[in-house]
Amino acid sequence: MNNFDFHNPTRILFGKGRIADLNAQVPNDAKVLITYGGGSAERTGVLAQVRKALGDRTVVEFGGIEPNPRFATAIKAVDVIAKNGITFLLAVGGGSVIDATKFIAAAAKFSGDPWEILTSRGSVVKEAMPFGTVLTLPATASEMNSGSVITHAEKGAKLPFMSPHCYPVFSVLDPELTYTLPARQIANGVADAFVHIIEQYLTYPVAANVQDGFAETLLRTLVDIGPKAIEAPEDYDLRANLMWTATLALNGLIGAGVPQDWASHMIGHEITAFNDTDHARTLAVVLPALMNDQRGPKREKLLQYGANVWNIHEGDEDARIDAAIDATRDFFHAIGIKTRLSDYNVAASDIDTIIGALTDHGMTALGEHGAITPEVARRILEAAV
Ligand SMILES: NC(=O)c1ccc[n+]([C@@H]2O[C@H](COP(=O)([O-])OP(=O)(O)OC[C@H]3O[C@@H](n4cnc5c(N)ncnc54)[C@H](O)[C@@H]3O)[C@@H](O)[C@H]2O)c1
Repeated sequence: MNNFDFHNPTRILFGKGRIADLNAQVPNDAKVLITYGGGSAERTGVLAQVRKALGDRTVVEFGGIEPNPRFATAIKAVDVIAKNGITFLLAVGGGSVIDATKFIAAAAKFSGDPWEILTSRGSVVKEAMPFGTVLTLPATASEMNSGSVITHAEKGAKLPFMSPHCYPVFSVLDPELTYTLPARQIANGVADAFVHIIEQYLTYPVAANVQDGFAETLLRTLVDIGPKAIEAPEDYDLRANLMWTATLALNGLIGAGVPQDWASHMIGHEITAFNDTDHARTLAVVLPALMNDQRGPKREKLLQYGANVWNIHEGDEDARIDAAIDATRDFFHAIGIKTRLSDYNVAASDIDTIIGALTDHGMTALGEHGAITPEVARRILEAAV
């Protein structure tokens, strides 16, 4: 096992009716900026619950944060904070709203050009405003990690940053808030969480028995409950398991002390920047092709994954790896997610643009060995057309 530091300061308030507990978590004298997205939080009544729980605190609201949140929108919120003397941020929504809020929290305390927060991958962030979250979409684990991904539409860039100053102080996880999600978003959440786990698991063995076992349990849970959670939107236990699995998938625990990949994510971000394909769907395209391309370096873990997640024990090594990749594709299909670039209007002739952007963004040595060069990424995308 590799050396690691593990520290996760986010308090989780899990279960039915927990929005009411905001009152105890947000400082009494806080001037609160509620951040939210395109209106689902208003429509579903979540915002009304939040307003009620905040009582007579001063509250300002900032809506309109897009899926794949935009830099320009986040910058507008920074102005609202300055004009209103805001002291605490409360994100109400999915990963996009929470990611934007992390960026806003950092940018509000940053004296330089906020674009540097992204180009430095967060290293210039020395402080951030405190913020909590009310999660409405189980997928990203942004509610319990320090990462964020922001899109700059004019620059055609979707860039991640991380900072130890950007953990939420608390996150409310009420599975009932997910009942209103369209099937498409639940499927996206299942796929996103699945690939988060894979990025931290499917590399090479380092004798990290607990992390491997925990990751395999999370993967098997998603395989089991993913299709059911789409079929039965108001089954509390399914939604509770999905919500907690998605959080544990990327709150740092399974990634501590193990090598990590993240190439599928970085290549996938460029597909979203290219034509706004849902994040999770880009992952379902890239991952199976990457598994096949990287079957040499990932051999031992691919065999372990096949055996422990899919119960594949028959055949020679390559046949077992083929079966594990097929099972992965079939799983995405079972939750209604297609796995070819052509399913998302990306043609072979577009790959040049995507690889050009990947290179421009410095993503030239991806993967756990730094061996996924733009040429390898091109080969992976060509195999996924
Ligand atoms: N920070 C991280 O660690 C991390 C990890 C993975 C992905 N991401 C990023 O997160 C973003 C995706 O976030 P997401 O998958 O949570 O989706 P999202 O936040 O973009 O939301 C998707 C849609 O669902 C709607 N919605 C949300 N909750 C709802 C509810 N309860 N009922 C009805 N509609 C609802 C939203 O209005 C939106 O239209 C991407 O930009 C991705 O790159 C971040």
